[in-house]
Amino acid sequence: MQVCSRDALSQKKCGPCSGQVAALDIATTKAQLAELQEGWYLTHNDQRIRKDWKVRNFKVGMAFLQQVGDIAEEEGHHPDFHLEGYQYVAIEIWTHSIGGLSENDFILAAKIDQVPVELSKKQPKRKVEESINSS
Ligand SMILES: C[C@H](O)[C@H](O)[C@H]1CNC2=NC(N)=NC(=O)C2=N1
Repeated sequence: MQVCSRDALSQKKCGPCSGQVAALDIATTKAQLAELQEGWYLTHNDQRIRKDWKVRNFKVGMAFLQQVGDIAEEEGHHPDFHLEGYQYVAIEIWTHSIGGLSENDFILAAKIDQVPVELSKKQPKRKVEESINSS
């Protein structure tokens, strides 16, 4: 796979996720990750990408996830959603059929980055994930 800019990614369409879709190697994964907006990181043994947000309130979080859900349906590629502690949102993406990352995951991430979301004025000093676990 060719590494794409975030603009190019956001204009692509997710292809069908059969077992045939190619898993990205770690070098391509890291290069592609660097093209996304800030905040995405690798998790689950480098087999998923995840981003965390502390949003203004619960309704903002729900509305954001609804918009992302609409995009996911359109793309036929579906992320895992988390909304915890009423304002901590996280999204995890991977390609289930290969148990790892494919270009589809980055296409979806680039599209998610284009959805506006109102963040909390009080951002956690530590990573959002750590804040949830300790509160
Ligand atoms: C037939 C259809 O394309 C597949 O079942 C899709 C649906 N959504 C999916 N979403 C994600 N994230 N990974 C998949 O492998 C996947 N497979």
